[in-house]
Amino acid sequence: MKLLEGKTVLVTGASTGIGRAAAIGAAQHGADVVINYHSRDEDAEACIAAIEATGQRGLAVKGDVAEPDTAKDFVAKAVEAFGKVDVMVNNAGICPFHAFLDMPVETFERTMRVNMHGAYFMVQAAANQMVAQGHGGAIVAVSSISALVGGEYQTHYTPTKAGVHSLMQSTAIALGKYKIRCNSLLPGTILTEINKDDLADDAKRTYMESRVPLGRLGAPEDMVGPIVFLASDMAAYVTGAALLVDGGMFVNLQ
Ligand SMILES: NC(=O)C1=CN([C@@H]2O[C@H](COP(=O)(O)OP(=O)(O)OC[C@H]3O[C@@H](n4cnc5c(N)ncnc54)[C@H](O)[C@@H]3O)[C@@H](O)[C@H]2O)C=CC1
Ligand SMILES: C[C@H](O)[C@@H]1OC(=O)[C@H](O)[C@@H]1O
Repeated sequence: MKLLEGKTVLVTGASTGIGRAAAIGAAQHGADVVINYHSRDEDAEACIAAIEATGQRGLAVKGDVAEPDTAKDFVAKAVEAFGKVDVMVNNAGICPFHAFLDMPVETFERTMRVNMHGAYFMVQAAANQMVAQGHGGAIVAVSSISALVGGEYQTHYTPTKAGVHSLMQSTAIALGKYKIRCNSLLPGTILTEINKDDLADDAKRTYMESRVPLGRLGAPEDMVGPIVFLASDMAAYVTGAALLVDGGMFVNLQ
């Protein structure tokens, strides 16, 4: 069953990882897909090729989500190409692992700007377009298990992920009257570029795997079903919610 037939889906940070999988998954579910990407033209082109291989239309728009104008440009180009915006998946993010006591100001500020400010501007731009269209919409923000728990080398990152979920809770209220639903996805540890260096340490990777009752770390494709569900009419009465997709890591105290 195709859950996003006829919809236009926008995904940020979609040239790699979870965003890429979500973009291709949305196309497999019948959506035309517009992706935002930061710098790697070849990866973006490959993602568009994969989208088009499903028979759907795809468009890549380059831009740094930390810049407020990027969001307006992304939404405008999507409307110009495909006429409307039905779903925004706010996914772009960074997590440069660093100790707390000597956290460089630039690392802190960049992480805030990309993850938190970027989400705010993207959600706002998509919502304004959805309100103007007048037929509702769905916003899915990729937050994290890190919205619920801390990380020694993630003191700049975990607040952004809690913030993104909080943004979904407040926008669910602000946008409910326009039939726009806002929900968060909370992935556990998923094998992507964001943690490639961190998990190159065998001991760390083995420890992280041992925390997961389902016995393995996640793959980007594990996020597709939950994102498509939240974006689709199957979730018509779901808003302000958080969907934790972590193989059981969070509940594994002992
Ligand atoms: N991999 C994991 O274990 C988890 C990841 N997440 C979140 O998932 C999201 C996607 O990350 P992954 O797929 O894991 O890693 P990734 O590194 O493959 O994807 C992040 C994407 O965001 C893009 N990006 C970074 N800065 C950008 C900017 N300024 N403007 C536009 N795009 C930008 C990158 O180019 C990349 O394509 C992030 O928000 C991350 O915080 C959440 C929980 C766990
Ligand atoms: C980058 C981390 O490995 C990853 O991202 C998160 O949000 C979680 O903390 C994961 O472990």
